[in-house]
Amino acid sequence: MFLKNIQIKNFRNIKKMEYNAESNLNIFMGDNGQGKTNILEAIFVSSTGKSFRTPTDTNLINYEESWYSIKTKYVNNERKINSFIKLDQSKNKILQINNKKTSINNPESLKLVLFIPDDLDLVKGSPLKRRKFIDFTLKQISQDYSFNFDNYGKLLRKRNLLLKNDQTNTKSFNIINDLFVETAVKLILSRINFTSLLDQIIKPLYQEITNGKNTIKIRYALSFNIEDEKINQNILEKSFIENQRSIKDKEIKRKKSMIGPHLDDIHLYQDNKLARHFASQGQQRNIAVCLKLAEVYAFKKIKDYYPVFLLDEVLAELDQEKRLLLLNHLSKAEFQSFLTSVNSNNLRNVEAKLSVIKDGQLIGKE
Ligand SMILES: Nc1ncnc2c1ncn2[C@@H]1O[C@H](COP(=O)(O)OP(=O)(O)OP(=O)(O)O)[C@@H](O)[C@H]1O
Repeated sequence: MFLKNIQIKNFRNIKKMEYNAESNLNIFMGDNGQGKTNILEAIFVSSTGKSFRTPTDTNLINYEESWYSIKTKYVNNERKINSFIKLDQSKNKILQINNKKTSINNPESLKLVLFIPDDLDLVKGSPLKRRKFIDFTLKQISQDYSFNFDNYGKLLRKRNLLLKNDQTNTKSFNIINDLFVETAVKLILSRINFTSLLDQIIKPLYQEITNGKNTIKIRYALSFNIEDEKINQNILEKSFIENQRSIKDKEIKRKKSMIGPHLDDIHLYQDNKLARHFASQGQQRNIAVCLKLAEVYAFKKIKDYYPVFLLDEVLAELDQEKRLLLLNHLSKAEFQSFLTSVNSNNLRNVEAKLSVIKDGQLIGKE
């Protein structure tokens, strides 16, 4: 997918902006607080209907106005698509794709991979961060996954409520638990497949970024024991149920579900050692960069088209060599990227469309 044009009105500190994008690397430069991230946020909102920075939609409306709107034009395999989103102060949100009312899960919506400074902690951060990382992409890739994911959340809440109310010997607990196991297994299988795809893709990327000095490995880590080496739906379901039985008393005592995809993790190994314990801070950040790039390539492998890659101020945390490697990779890539940066030192010789942002306005090339 390639974003061609975006028109932003009354969004954060951007009163009115139109940007025509290049199909490779687009860079927004400027001092702190000028509106660089706001542009990426507008692209994100146009695609997902929500922000990655605030749960409160009305925060996005410019302080002096009562509504915002974002129009985009993008292409997917020659197909021209347009989107429109508008929000007013009473939280009325209009979403349109190709001039027709739509919901956020539209398969034709602009697909994205987002990389923000917080993601640099993917390796050492909590398992929740790593689960969110793969869930975000899997939800965009598959409507089934998205449906199962939401369903699992509901079943987990219901199951926990029954555990809390000591109702594990009831018929409804059994019904909920059967559905819970079935949905859990579906999610786990999708995540295992995606993790093994990431594992294949990240290997050469990490070799490139470390000049072949270090190796990387990614494995899906289940929250329960599994005896068999080979994993398939039956084996997973059988092990899940056996494990549930063996921890039944514990679950009743603690009043919560203690195994399932909501507690799984993704383990990253550098040179066969768990990266979060053994890799340096810088190496952990390099792994995070490669993970995000791998996410873009894995998306393409599954869907046969690339998502748009948004990178918000991630260069600052990388060393000079890695910064240039990443910039060169992006400028030569087959996919489109949008990157923000305060510091323009590294950007001079990079093949990209460079724009300077000041007070929420594009003031053109530096
Ligand atoms: N609803 C709003 N209405 C008007 N201005 C807003 C609104 N929300 C945030 N801002 C302003 O937007 C600016 C922040 O923009 P943004 O986060 O895009 O900055 P940035 O250029 O990415 O900066 P940095 O380099 O510091 O990350 C701030 O000046 C903030 O006051």
